[in-house]
Amino acid sequence: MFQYTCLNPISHVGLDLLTDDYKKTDDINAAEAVLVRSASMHEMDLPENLTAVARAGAGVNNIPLDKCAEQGIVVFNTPGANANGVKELVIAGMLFAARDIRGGMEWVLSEEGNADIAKLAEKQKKNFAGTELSGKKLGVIGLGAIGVKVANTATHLGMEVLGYDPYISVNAAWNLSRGVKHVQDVTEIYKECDYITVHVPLMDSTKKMISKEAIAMMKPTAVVLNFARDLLVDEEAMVEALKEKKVRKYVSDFPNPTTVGKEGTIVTPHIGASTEESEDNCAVMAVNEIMDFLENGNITHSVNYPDCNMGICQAAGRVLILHKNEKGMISRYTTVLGDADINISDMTNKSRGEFACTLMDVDAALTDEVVEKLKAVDGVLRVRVIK
Ligand SMILES: NC(=O)c1ccc[n+]([C@@H]2O[C@H](COP(=O)([O-])OP(=O)(O)OC[C@H]3O[C@@H](n4cnc5c(N)ncnc54)[C@H](O)[C@@H]3O)[C@@H](O)[C@H]2O)c1
Ligand SMILES: O=C(O)[C@H](O)COP(=O)(O)O
Repeated sequence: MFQYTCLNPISHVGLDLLTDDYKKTDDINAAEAVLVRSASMHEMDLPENLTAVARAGAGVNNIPLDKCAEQGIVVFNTPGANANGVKELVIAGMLFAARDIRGGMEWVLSEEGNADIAKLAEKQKKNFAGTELSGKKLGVIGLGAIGVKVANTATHLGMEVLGYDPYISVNAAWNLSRGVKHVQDVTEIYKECDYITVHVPLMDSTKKMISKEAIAMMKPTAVVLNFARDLLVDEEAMVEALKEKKVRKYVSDFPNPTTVGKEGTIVTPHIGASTEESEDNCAVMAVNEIMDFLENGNITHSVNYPDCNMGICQAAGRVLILHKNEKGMISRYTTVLGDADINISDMTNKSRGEFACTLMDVDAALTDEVVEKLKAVDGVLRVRVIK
């Protein structure tokens, strides 16, 4: 029986996949797996039992990835599972910035009960007029799951699209419309674009990447859209630029005291992924990742360990070892098995930065004594007997 806990509500479409071998607990200390959306885990003590965290979503800045890796806890996310939901809201964000849709709707509501509203509307509508997206230049910074979808859709809206991503994956490049111009220098986007949308993960290297200097390069008519994370943008500089009419609008999905209610801002309450479809997709992917990890030791879509997969175990036993990526590691734990007269019939070893994992299928079940010896190997962070 595996115990899991949810730190946020997770769609039942995913949770329903869990078999009778899984039990939900509210006691995190009893849980082997955590399912989470945006709840912050940075201040949490990570219990000894915990082996896996699945983020039902893309951004993992709410999870202490290195601390988890050090404790042999594998963190997963669900790449692309909510990308369409975000893409659709980005398009809505551009439309709300292009015309005063909200102002128009508020005016209509303010005239509730007025019998002459239809006539009055014809006089008032000039106040809510705007521009069209077609023919405008859109710059997409970060061409991952969301950025590619936004860029491709914008080409269908008649926009001229520039894309920037120095680390673009082969898969993303394959999916990108040929109509998108790949720029090597992001300042081209800052200087030329009417709409600029950012879709990169929040990391130390991307914090405030839309800096005061970047904002200063933008056209006074520019609209900046941020459906990624608020800390990616120097929002103090942005609010100042909006006030001085140096940019036109800032559309953000992350409410905070710096931006809410400020001139030129349009802020939504972090609802980019809050669609039935995205929530279901994320939950299904996260649950499948957790089940494959707990039952087979396989790692897919990890963000702090390498992916490692040996399918379903057909041998007498399987063990997963999470360890430091240091020289001599493999010989250290294979010696333990050799000394115990246990043959390794299949093995996969992968590394990622400072951390590595090894899956081994063995010809005999491991005794408690052998497991203890594996755990005692210098550099080993976690030993999980799968079978
Ligand atoms: N508003 C929401 O509800 C919502 C929903 C999903 C994701 N997000 C946010 O959006 C981010 C992106 O999501 P995704 O699914 O597209 O992720 P992704 O990992 O598929 O794509 C991120 C892309 O950013 C690129 N990148 C990294 N550093 C860069 C840099 N310095 N300059 C340019 N490109 C860079 C990467 O190469 C990658 O292609 C997430 O990390 C998350 O913070 C928000
Ligand atoms: O990074 C993400 O996937 C989004 O920000 C969605 O977050 P949420 O799952 O809390 O809506």
